Amino acid sequence: MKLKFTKMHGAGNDFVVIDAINQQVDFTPAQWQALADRRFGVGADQMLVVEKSSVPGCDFRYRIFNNDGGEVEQCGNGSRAFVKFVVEKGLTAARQITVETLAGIISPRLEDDGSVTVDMGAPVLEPALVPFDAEGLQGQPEGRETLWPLVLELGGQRETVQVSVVSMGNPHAVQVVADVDTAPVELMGPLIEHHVRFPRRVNAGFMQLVNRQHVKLRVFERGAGETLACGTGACAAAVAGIRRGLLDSPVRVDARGGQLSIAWAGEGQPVYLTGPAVTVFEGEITV
Ligand SMILES: N[C@H](CCC[C@H](N)C(=O)O)C(=O)O
Repeated sequence: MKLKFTKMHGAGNDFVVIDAINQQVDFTPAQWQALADRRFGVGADQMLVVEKSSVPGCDFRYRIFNNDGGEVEQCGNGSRAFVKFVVEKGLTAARQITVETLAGIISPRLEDDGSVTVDMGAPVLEPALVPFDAEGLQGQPEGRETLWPLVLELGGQRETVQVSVVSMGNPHAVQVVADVDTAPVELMGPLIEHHVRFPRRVNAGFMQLVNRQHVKLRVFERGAGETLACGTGACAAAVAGIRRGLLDSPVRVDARGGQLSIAWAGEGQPVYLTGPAVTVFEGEITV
């Protein structure tokens, strides 16, 4: 089967985007896995599949696959690429759309300057719903946040890191580090991703505070490894920092691949993610 795709990125987090409205995309699970194992043929962090939604009032549905083949609930950078894709492909005449995802409905808007703002919905902060197993753990309160101790086996040594746990529809564990450039992301990222206290694994964020409205962030993503940017990771990091009393909204988030902006008015309120969306090239893959 030949499939047309568009290669896109949001702040360096890169995607293969597939129009499954005008193309027949009915892979077997083995075919999906084979495609993901080849990093979708051209090298990408995730694959985004664009479909019609059956939810009343929803323009589209989009499915997100990490490059380990797993389908996940949400993708912040992907949602920005998504809206640019459907506008550029003439799949909609609107500039703001409602999109059904496994995590619920999101509403990205393509701005006149080409950036995209996405209402990512309200963060989920109850540990058990992230999901995070806090059973028997003594959390350390800080502001409105609780820091949870994670014991990691690093080269035969036991090291305990203090993380905030936040869901943006997908799970995140965020820690503050002194310097993102020297943080042990490659070593610690997989240990946190697969930590037993995260039953659905987790995206591991490493955040350096520059000032109360500016952070640097690296994310070792669940099912993808470290990416140049993680949109939901930027949302989770800003929410955790605001709840800890360390940050004030809006927060500038410098990822290795570009700059994102996060605005959040507090518990129960939606998180707004703003950032770039770039179309790189069109291609065709054979599955
Ligand atoms: N690896 C993430 C999915 C992609 C999220 C990231 N690319 C973003 O921009 O939010 C997860 O397994 O939850």
